[in-house]
Amino acid sequence: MSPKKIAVLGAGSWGTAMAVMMARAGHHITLWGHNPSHIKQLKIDNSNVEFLPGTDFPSTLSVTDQLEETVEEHDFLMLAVPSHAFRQTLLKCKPQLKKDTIVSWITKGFETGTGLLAHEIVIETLGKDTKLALISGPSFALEVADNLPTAVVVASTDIEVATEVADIIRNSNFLTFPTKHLASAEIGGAMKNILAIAAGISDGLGYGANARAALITLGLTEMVQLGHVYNCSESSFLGLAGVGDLVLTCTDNKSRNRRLGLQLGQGKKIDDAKQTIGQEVEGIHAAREVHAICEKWSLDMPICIQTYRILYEGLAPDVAVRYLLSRAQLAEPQLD
Ligand SMILES: NC(=O)C1=CN([C@@H]2O[C@H](COP(=O)(O)OP(=O)(O)OC[C@H]3O[C@@H](n4cnc5c(N)ncnc54)[C@H](O)[C@@H]3O)[C@@H](O)[C@H]2O)C=CC1
Ligand SMILES: O=C(CO)COP(=O)(O)O
Repeated sequence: MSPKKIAVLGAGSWGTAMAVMMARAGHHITLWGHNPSHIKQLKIDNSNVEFLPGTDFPSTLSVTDQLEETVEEHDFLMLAVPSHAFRQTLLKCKPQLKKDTIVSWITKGFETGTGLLAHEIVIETLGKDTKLALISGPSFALEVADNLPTAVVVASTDIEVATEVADIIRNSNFLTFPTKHLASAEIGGAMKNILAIAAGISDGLGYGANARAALITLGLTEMVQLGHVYNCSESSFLGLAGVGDLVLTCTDNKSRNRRLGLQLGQGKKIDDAKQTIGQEVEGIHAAREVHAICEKWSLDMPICIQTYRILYEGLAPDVAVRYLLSRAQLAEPQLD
């Protein structure tokens, strides 16, 4: 694949790791961040990014805090901002956006307050003819920055766009699989964050590997259940962006969502736990949105609901997890 000019919008750990990975592969990357002092620091330092220790910037990577000219100069955008900043970033890009610009994103979450999926926000703000794609799957920023093997899906309702994006960003350490199951990939990526908090809580309480495996299994059925609202097939959750990311974040302490849960299970207050992590914990927002969706559609998704109650209503973690594990009808997931 010949080198491309790609703009990564959002200079947190994930946007930075993806920018570094693609620049190493020979692409010309501009990394935009909204915080001028952070960008200034990156320009001076060129390495030792916060949360990605020891990551040097290749010469094909430049950083900027100028959004307008960045959007103007690129026909391939990759949004890496947290879900709460997704719509406002798109709106800021809109005036400079060219007709055929690829709008891709690596954000995982529902829109705060509306519960919309990211592709719904893209269509609402930029129109239904936008060339759009999501990149999602089990992919810790730290491991991508360390050049460790990673496999993700590139999802778009237009499989030609998914294939084009997958071909551009694929390299020997970053495997990409095009898929048309966009909504499933978005739901998987947002839901696993809530479920990782739940798994962390269980582990923080010392409930062990059996309980964790039960939560992961039952969590998958909740993903599938939510997917029914969006007409997603059950099998569309069995790939990298569904079960793959669910297993990763529920089992490894590089997950911030899991680490938040661990601390809650150990008795820490939520604000203290958030402060210790110091980065986005998308599952906190997603739990509120999924709770609202469950109320709207009368869905029975006990893990997500109990996690919401712990996060927002002060329910004691041990009461919640014991309740979950005691529910007779949860004894075996019914996926058919
Ligand atoms: N870190 C990871 O391993 C992965 C993260 N993700 C997703 O990527 C998204 C971003 O997460 P991280 O980079 O990890 O978070 P982070 O906490 O490392 O960084 C978030 C960044 O967003 C910036 N930001 C906050 N408000 C903003 C705004 N209004 N406009 C522009 N930028 C703003 C912050 O300054 C910060 O640099 C999340 O949706 C997350 O779920 C997805 C896969 C892997
Ligand atoms: O999405 C991720 C890995 O695929 C990162 O998970 P956390 O946000 O829980 O760290």
